[in-house]
Amino acid sequence: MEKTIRMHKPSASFEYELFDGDPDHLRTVVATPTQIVPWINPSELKFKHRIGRGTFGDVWLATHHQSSDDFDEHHEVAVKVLHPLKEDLGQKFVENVEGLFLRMRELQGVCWLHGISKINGQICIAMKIYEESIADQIARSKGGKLKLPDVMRYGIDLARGILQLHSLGLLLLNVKPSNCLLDEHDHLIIGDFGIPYLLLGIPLLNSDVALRLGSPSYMAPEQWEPEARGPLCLETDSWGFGCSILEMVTGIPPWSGKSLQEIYKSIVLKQERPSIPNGLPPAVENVISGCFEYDPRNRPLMDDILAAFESSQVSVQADEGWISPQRSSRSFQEKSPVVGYTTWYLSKDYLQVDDIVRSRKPLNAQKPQTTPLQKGTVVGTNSDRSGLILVKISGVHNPVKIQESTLERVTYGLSAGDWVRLKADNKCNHSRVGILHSVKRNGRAAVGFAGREILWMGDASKLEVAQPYYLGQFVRLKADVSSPRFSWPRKGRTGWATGRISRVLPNGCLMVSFPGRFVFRDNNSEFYLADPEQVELVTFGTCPGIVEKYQHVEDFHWAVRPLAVALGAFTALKLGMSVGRAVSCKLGKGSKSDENKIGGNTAWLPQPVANIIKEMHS
Ligand SMILES: Nc1ncnc2c1ncn2[C@@H]1O[C@H](COP(=O)(O)OP(=O)(O)OP(=O)(O)O)[C@@H](O)[C@H]1O
Repeated sequence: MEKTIRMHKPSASFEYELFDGDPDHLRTVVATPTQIVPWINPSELKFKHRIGRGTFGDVWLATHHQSSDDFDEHHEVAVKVLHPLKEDLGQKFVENVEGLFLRMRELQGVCWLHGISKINGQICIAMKIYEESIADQIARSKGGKLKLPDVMRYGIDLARGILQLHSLGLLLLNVKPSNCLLDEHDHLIIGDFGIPYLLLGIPLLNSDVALRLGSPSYMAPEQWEPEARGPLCLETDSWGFGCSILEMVTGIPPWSGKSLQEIYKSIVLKQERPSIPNGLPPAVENVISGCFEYDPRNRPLMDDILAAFESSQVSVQADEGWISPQRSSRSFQEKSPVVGYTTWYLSKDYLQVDDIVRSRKPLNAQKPQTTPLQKGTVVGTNSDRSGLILVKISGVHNPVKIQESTLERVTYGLSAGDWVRLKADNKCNHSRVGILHSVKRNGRAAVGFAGREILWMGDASKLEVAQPYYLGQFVRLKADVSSPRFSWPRKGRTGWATGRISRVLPNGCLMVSFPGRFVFRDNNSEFYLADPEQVELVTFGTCPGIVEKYQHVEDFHWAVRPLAVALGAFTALKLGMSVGRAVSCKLGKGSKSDENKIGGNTAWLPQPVANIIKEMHS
């Protein structure tokens, strides 16, 4: 490999390097300018042969030839030739890379970038060439897997490299062993700099869209359809990290032997996770397990991952594997005190004195677990590490001690997890209703919106609180929606069918099932997706008449209608009378909240129908 001595020449517009390296590759070695402009003249690149074929293009071995009156030099480089992009959009990609070029070169853990060029209309990215990748090392290792001390070392390098890319505002979105290159000191260097991220919004010509945002075996659920299931965020790379470590430890890529469709079904529809082998240090096992949480907010950040690997590294003895269970830290496996949140989620924000707080609601569920605190002010933080903080509540003389994780910070009236709506009426091609992912104390907010691949970032003053949606609620498309963002079944010829919310995705997109209908979809999924801006709640309270209320009962289970028919005219008559009585009674004395409860009181229904509804609730 090349040895490099750099000589700086202050007055020149570039630096000089002296190369003392492989004579086959560096035939004329004198002094070479370290290219400080990213653009490489196409005539300077001479292609030799293809090294590999990737999702976004092919990688070629090439020489980069530079000469002037003062120097003449050849470098061996790896050139990634991207699949063709639309002309104007390709230019956007080039400009993005050019803008980041010098900062990318400062990243120790990321492949050294020689420059960028365009040959026959295809973008060519010239990088330093490395001997081999982790994938190559796995392929030739004994037993097809790496030793645990090596996995720990590479894991630390990989986490550091990803953190460096994140610090430039880039997501890698393609963490996998073949993108983990090894330098001459056996350090892991990331062989990509977020190409999928820089390609976001740029359609590849003649390319399989399903493969656009990564490599299937290593892709997080939100990477498959980021506009529907996004947003792509820092924790998306945690999933790919977890997959890469599993492959290093077992020698087998996650979902091995499965087709593209089967992987999609496992990860996205069935919400399955890759299985984690035994023998990892507990803190590492714990953090890797967290990497496979379906909701990216529940996954660890790269800092958490790095900390777990660094703290466990010393206790992994060469060749022996994990040896010191006493040193393990299982603290993050403790159950979170609020339903739906992992401790990784809760550890992303810390309360400070003077923060306004309120009780944290369970994630995507309606019922608070305890009597909620509406508003308090933090007056003392968790200094004794008990997890308790002191909160001043108006009307209560002394501050009270409360478990920190059961509280959420309220900034400009908003808390992470709130449903929000964009106030401005400007046209945007994503939903205007979404879920707040974070709000900083300075008002900077991050929101996931359906129809948007990445987080929306902006000032909290542009947002207002929106109506929330919860699991179990019934919704249908608003009558005035003529072109739904996602396909939706109809009921009869004119109206939209009503379905039940089975899952709320991190961008506010609703996954809806139709228990009242037999619905078969092309992709075998029983779920439809809905843009929260395009739906309305359906409750007994919002159904205007008895017929509509009965129709809503049909939404609960497909058997309701045949049962009702089977019960015949007598039942229908009884049902009509009972509904009249029950409804008038309900409207007369029932509270609004009761009315809005799904199912409400089922006593007025014929017994078989009531049983079905009760079963649905249990
Ligand atoms: N700078 C480099 N030096 C040496 N080998 C490289 C370099 N960059 C990539 N490679 C190798 O070239 C092959 C193809 O790489 P490429 O990154 O295009 O494919 P991939 O990793 O399979 O897919 P993707 O396009 O999704 O990244 C891989 O085996 C990779 O290890």
